[in-house]
Amino acid sequence: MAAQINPSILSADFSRLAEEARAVEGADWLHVDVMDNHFVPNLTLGVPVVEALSRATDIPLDCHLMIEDADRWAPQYVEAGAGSVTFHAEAAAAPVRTAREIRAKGARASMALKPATPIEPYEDLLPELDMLLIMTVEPGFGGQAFLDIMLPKIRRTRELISKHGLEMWLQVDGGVSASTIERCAEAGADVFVAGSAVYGTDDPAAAVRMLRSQATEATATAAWACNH
Ligand SMILES: O=C(CO)[C@@H](O)[C@H](O)COP(=O)(O)O
Ligand SMILES: [Fe+2]
Repeated sequence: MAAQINPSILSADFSRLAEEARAVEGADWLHVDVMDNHFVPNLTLGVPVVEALSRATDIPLDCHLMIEDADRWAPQYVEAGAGSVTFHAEAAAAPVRTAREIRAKGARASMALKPATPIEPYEDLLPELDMLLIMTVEPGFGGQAFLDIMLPKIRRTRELISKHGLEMWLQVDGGVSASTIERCAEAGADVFVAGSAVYGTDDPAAAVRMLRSQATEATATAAWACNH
């Protein structure tokens, strides 16, 4: 499968969200960063804006919840129209129940790990998830520098996915750009969130196509994909 590129609307112009969604026509998913000013020191948008965005675009919504009390809120984002809902492991008291609720309501269930959270304690939970998100910056803001030190965690996660024979996706988010995407793909990521590297250009749709071809090419020669 070709690498998937999910532009992050956080780097778009919030006064023109519908237009900004149309500017990335051809993207696999539209990444929507929900922040509550508690789990992260930033505040963005919530359920009503996700509902409005889902009416404004045919691109499926990939909601990344950076909010406390994720168990309570995650199912509401499925009802608001998200096709994939990611909650943070650090914010969920009952991640298995929450993942099952997301799936039962008809969306893909995904869990995110902050940079300092290891994957190993969650190995047995992987079959409950459709995607695992490894943060490659500290969550809270767009435009930060990619954390190279996350590459070993991406590799270890890909090994666990292969070991268990799972079909789940492995997403990276934070500082993904033309100069970092190949390293992520080689390490085992197959879904790439890009905010400033897409919306910070004159032609966001072209940036999506470029990133996708770079990542797809890097995946084709990656050891993890060859043995797949
Ligand atoms: O979740 C987050 C930040 O917390 C991300 O989705 C950023 O929005 C990505 O932006 P760039 O690092 O690609 O500019
Ligand atoms: Fe995000």
